[in-house]
Order: sequence, then C-alpha cells, then structure tokens
Amino acid sequence: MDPATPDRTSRRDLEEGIERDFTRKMSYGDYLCLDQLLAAQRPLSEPPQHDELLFIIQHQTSELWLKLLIHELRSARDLLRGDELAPALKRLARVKHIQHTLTDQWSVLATLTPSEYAEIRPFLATSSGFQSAQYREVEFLLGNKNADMVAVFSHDEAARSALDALLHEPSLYDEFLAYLSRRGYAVPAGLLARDWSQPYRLDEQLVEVFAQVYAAPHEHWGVYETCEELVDVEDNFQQWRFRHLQVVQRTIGQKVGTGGSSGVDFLRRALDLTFFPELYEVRTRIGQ
Ligand code: HEM
Ligand SMILES: N[C@@H](CC(=O)c1ccccc1NC=O)C(=O)O
Repeated sequence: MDPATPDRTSRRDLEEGIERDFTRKMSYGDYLCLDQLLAAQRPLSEPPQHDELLFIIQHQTSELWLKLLIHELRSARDLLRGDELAPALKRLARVKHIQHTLTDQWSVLATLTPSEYAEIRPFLATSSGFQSAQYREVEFLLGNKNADMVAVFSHDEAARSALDALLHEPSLYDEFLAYLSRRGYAVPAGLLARDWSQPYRLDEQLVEVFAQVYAAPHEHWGVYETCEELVDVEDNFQQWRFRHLQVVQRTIGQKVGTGGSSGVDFLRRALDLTFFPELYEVRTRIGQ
C-alpha cells in the first residue's frame, strides 16, 4: 500500500526504531515510579463502594498539584529575595495555572451525590482535609500564618517541622515588601523586621505606597505587574475555597465535619481571610 493512499483500517503500525524491550532499559513506569503511585489507592469501604476510588484520586491528585505549588511558590519567594523579579513572575504564572487545574477539578468530585458519599463517610473516621500539611504549607507561604495549625501535625514529625519552619520564615508577600524597600519604596520598617510567625496585619502607610504605584503604572511597571499577579493568585485561591465550600454544602449540608469543625460555617469564615490586604484596600483609593 502506498503510504500516501492509506487503506481505511484504523491501525497505526509501529516503527522499526520503537523501543520494545525494557528488561535492561528504563521505561516510562520506571521513571515515574508508577508501581508505587498506582498501588497507593487503597479503599477502606466494606462492602466496597464504587465511588471511593474517585474520592481518593481527587485528593491524591490535589496533593500532587499542591506539591508542585509549594515548589513554585518557594522558588518565587526566594527569587524575590535575590531581586530576580522577572523569573519570580514566571513562577507565579505557573502557580496560577496549577491553581486553575485544582479549582477546575472540583467538577469531577461534584458528580458524587450525598447518598453515595454517605456510604463512604463512615470509613473516613476522624480524617479530614483540615489535616492536609501541604495545604497549610501553601497558606503559610502565601502569608496566612496561624501557629495553632502546627499542633495538628504533632503525630507526624516531618510534616510538623516543615510547617513550623515555614511559619517562622517570611512569606511571599513579606519578601515582596522587602524587595520594594530595597528598590526605594517607603515600606514601613515594622514590616521588614517582624515576627514572621504572626498573622499579617494591614498597614495604612503601605496602602499609600501602592496608591502611588497604581496612580502611575508606567513609572512602576514591574512592581505594578507583580501586585496584579499577587491579586490573581489570591483570587484563584479564594475560588478554590469557594468551590470546596459549594461541594461540601451539596454533599453534607450542615453536618459537622469529620475533623471536628462545624463544617460549612467554619469553611465560610475562610472566605474572609486575605493574604495581601493592602492590594485590595488600594482599590478603593484609585482615581480619587
Ligand atoms: C465530598 C468532598 C468533601 C467534603 C464533604 C469536605 C468537607 C470538609 C469539611 C467539613 C471541612 C472542615 C474541617 C472538618 O471539620 O472536617 C473540610 C476542610 C478541608 N478540606 Fe474538605 N471536603 C471534601 C473534599 C475535599 C477535597 C477534594 C480536598 C482537596 C485536598 C479538601 C481539602 C480540605 C482542606 C484543605 C480543608 C481545610 C480548609 C480550611 O482550613 O479552611 N476537601 N472539608
Ligand atoms: N471533612 C469531610 C471528610 C473529607 O472530606 C475528607 C476525609 C478524609 C480525607 C480528605 C477529606 N477531604 C476534605 O476534607 C467530612 O466531614 O465529610
């Protein structure tokens, strides 16, 4: 058969050069440790519930993306510390795509009905997403510091110490403010040397600094662009929180959480949290 006039059979012939024997060569599965990865879905329901695999995979894929998010956010923060603004922005661009993937993924779990979830829920016992160490690392990197969260991981020394270390380090925003100060912006001294483990509090003087940036974007382009990237990151984070809230609401209604919280009411209060308060406050002043 002339390759230019293929027959109508739906089959692709393998090329001569294609590797077929991996007894002594590295394969796809070897490189990705798929034996381990695909052996890590261990449903507990008895009798087995069809939907438990969905529940497990939704969480495991979220944790994988959170791992990458931490890697990128840490790098963005450290690049800012080294005054490398453009590479830091490149990292944040990727962060935003990962966040979109995490948020879009909620639609898969939203196919789980309350009745289906009720069959699985007893097997979850006291476990809850509230105990996700990586989620808390992302929150700390973005600046939502809360020392009480560290104790939740006393049973897991590696997770506890990683989180405790991040609690005491500057967040992405703290490093942005230090960068601004090095560039001659009038960042109040109290924001440059503080107890990093404390929650961040809005500073009026810093709002004024950002008001000047937003009043003349072209004179402050890199800083202006970074401010807007940070707002995008916060916006994306809030969208994830909101989708979680919606899925929780449609799945368990007003039930208390397996982690011991009030459930939906507790989650709704997270929507009032902000990572970068001055970047939202400045918006009221623009054009005035
Ligand atoms: C049917 C699905 C889900 C339900 C019913 C649900 C329910 C809840 C509830 C009630 C809480 C409050 C803590 C508690 O008392 O347990 C919570 C917290 C949390 N869940 Fe879920 N969840 C679901 C899926 C997910 C998924 C897929 C993730 C992804 C990793 C996740 C991550 C989290 C996190 C990070 C928290 C802590 C939030 C915070 O501290 O503000 N959840 N969840
Ligand atoms: N907190 C949920 C349980 C739950 O969703 C969950 C359980 C174990 C591992 C991850 C979970 N996801 C989010 O909280 C509930 O109260 O039904």
